[in-house]
Amino acid sequence: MTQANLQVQDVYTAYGQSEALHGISFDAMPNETVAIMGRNGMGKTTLFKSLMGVLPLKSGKVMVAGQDISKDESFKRVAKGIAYVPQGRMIFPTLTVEENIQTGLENAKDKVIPEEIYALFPVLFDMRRRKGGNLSGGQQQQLAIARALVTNPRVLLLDEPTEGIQPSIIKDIAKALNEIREMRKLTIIVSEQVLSFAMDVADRLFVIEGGKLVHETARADTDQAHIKSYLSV
Ligand SMILES: Nc1ncnc2c1ncn2[C@@H]1O[C@H](COP(=O)(O)OP(=O)(O)OP(=O)(O)O)[C@@H](O)[C@H]1O
Repeated sequence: MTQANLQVQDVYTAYGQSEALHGISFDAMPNETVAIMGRNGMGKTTLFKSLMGVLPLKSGKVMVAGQDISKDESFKRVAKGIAYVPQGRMIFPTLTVEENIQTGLENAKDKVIPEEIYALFPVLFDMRRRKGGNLSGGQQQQLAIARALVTNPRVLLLDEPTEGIQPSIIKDIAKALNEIREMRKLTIIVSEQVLSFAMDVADRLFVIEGGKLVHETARADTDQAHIKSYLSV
């Protein structure tokens, strides 16, 4: 049996006395995309920060390719194969596109950007000498994905990648994610509020509510109206 790329086991996370995640568990396989759907404040960002070590776990375990990373600092987790595209993209506005991507190559022997990255995102090649801050929202999202990908992750986390991005570009991002997953047999975990995007990329969809996973469905069996009922306020 193929080993899961990501195993999340009974994860609890708290902000001081206030517990935000109440026992999250799931596995994800190589070449699988999982979408975590949920309204604002339901715990998506907290979950990703917990997986990356930006927030400490109160209890539980996170494993990447069978290796426990729960106690590692963020940079060590990256070295062990997990990468993160944060909400709001967080690119460096005053660095060029090329320099932004190179920040993901910090630990690499040379700083040469693999051709594959520009093949996936041709617009980044055209814009490689421009400052990150001068790119559109969609281009910045592609840049943030490129920066994460050069660390050669097994598991790629994307926190609300469609936020503030126009529909035509959302389609491009979905296409790129599907290509990357297939090419590298990646595990992609994406948090989303846009159901059509999740249906374009995800093999399985989860719903998070109040810091717990409350629903799971395979794409083919998805009752879209049911998922939408969780997403509407
Ligand atoms: N720094 C913080 N201190 C205290 N509580 C926080 C902090 N950040 C988030 N929370 C709480 O944790 C819960 C989950 O928030 P989280 O940001 O993970 O939600 P989310 O689903 O990612 O929503 P959004 O899409 O708005 O980011 C919320 O109740 C929120 O108020």
